[in-house]
Amino acid sequence: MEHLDAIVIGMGPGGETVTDRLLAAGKRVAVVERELIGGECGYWACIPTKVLLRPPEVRAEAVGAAGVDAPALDWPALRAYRDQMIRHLDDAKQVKGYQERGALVLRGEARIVGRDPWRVAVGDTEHTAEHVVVATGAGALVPPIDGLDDLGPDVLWTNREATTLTEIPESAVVVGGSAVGVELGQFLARMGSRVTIVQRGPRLLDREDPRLCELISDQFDRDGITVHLDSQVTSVTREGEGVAAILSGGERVRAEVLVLATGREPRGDQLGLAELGVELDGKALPVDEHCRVAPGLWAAGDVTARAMFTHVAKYQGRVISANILGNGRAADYTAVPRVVFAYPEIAAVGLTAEQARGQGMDVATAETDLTAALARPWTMESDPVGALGLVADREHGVLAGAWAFGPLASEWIHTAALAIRMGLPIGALRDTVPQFPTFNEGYLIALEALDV
Ligand SMILES: Cc1cc2nc3c(=O)[nH]c(=O)nc-3n(C[C@H](O)[C@H](O)[C@H](O)COP(=O)(O)OP(=O)(O)OC[C@H]3O[C@@H](n4cnc5c(N)ncnc54)[C@H](O)[C@@H]3O)c2cc1C
Ligand SMILES: NC(=O)c1ccc[n+]([C@@H]2O[C@H](COP(=O)([O-])OP(=O)(O)OC[C@H]3O[C@@H](n4cnc5c(N)ncnc54)[C@H](O)[C@@H]3O)[C@@H](O)[C@H]2O)c1
Repeated sequence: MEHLDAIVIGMGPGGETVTDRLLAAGKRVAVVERELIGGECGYWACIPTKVLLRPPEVRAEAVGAAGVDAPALDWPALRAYRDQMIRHLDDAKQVKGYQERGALVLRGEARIVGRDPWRVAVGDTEHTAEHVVVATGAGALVPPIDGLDDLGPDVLWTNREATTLTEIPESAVVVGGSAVGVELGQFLARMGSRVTIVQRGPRLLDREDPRLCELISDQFDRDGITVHLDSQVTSVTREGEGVAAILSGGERVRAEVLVLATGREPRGDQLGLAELGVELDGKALPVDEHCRVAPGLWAAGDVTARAMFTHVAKYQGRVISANILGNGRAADYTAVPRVVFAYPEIAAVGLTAEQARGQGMDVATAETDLTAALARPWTMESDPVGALGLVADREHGVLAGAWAFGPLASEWIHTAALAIRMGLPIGALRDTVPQFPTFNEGYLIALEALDV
């Protein structure tokens, strides 16, 4: 048994960020990982999905640009690059890297078995530490659907099977129509699958501004994707090489695979913390503004259920390491970007108009059709789409939220993120000079249209 400065449990983006910073500050750190260093993000989530979505995006851009023939999609080449980018599900290099930097790397499932000081068990070994950081992420949420347990992983996919797929299925039913469902559904459709999305709520991307849902729904019509709204899969049965799904409206859909994109379940309940008197929020670990769960116990990333994004996990990791190193820091989530890497990209930050009104804000909104207002969409494509929406706080004369739909929206949403985070006055924003011709020019038009 060793007494360490810190033990980090779970080595996805949250855990890696804390570890990197504590090691750089000369701390003695143990890391525990039960699967692969890099976490869900590196092997089965962000990285493979963005790699897989890129060739269909390039193809769509080429089809849209005048004077280019549509390039062919080469699935075996894409699959090989995906495998390279997910390190062939091998983290030997990462393990060696952490060991060389002085970390004690423990393989296996961690449990927290004591407090004062915090004690962590992995297999037969136990170590104590001043600080324990929980960054164990979240797993795919499996909804209660009759017959699901009888399907095997050949026809029942979560993000894991979907991101490591070896052949493009002829058809797919995607259950859930938020980020995972939209990204995977569009990828499969653009690679040639016949895709049906079944979404429980009345809209795709149901946490975002309703306009974004309309815009992506129009795009999905053009992509030939069938969307069932206000619908659920009630039962499934294996049928030949595929699966037959019965929907709540009575429809029957047959497909080669059923893809679950119904949300994520934090893994805060899997460590034994409740037995030590730590209060959980369902399966999530509730954290204060410093990302602290209890004295000497910290949590970062999906396990906290605070905006499940890699950039949030990394941010919380930066906040925790600063606090452990004595540089008190609080987290602020007001301007966290939310991007769905569909084609075109869908981005949002801050509050939706409905959320702002719900907070009692005196709200002004503006929407700009970027294809009517700007040159940039037309220099990129001959039949472009693009829109930008702003939500403003009239009383304080600042932006409270923004949404964007168009090529590279993941990049230009950061203009709004910065303005919201810093509370930049709308008057000052109207006096900025965006480069011509860019999507950023859209902000000037939308800002001028705001009744503020
Ligand atoms: C399909 C998909 C696409 C996504 N795309 C994006 C994207 O483009 N951008 C974005 O920002 N976010 C994206 N996300 C979300 C992103 O993957 C997560 O927010 C991110 O991985 C969270 O990081 P984390 O460090 O909290 O946990 P994880 O990445 O889940 O890592 C947690 C680690 O903890 C380990 N672990 C768990 N329990 C234990 C235990 N008891 N002992 C030891 N180790 C343990 C796990 O094995 C895992 O390696 C996507 C998610 C999905 C499902
Ligand atoms: N680009 C990105 O940053 C990115 C990409 C993918 C995922 N993520 C993150 O990963 C997390 C998980 O994403 P997600 O899309 O799986 O989950 P989610 O919780 O964001 O959305 C799940 C969707 O499925 C629907 N749903 C739930 N149960 C259903 C059922 N039984 N039948 C039909 N529909 C059902 C819900 O109405 C909801 O719209 C999110 O926090 C997301 O932000 C981020």
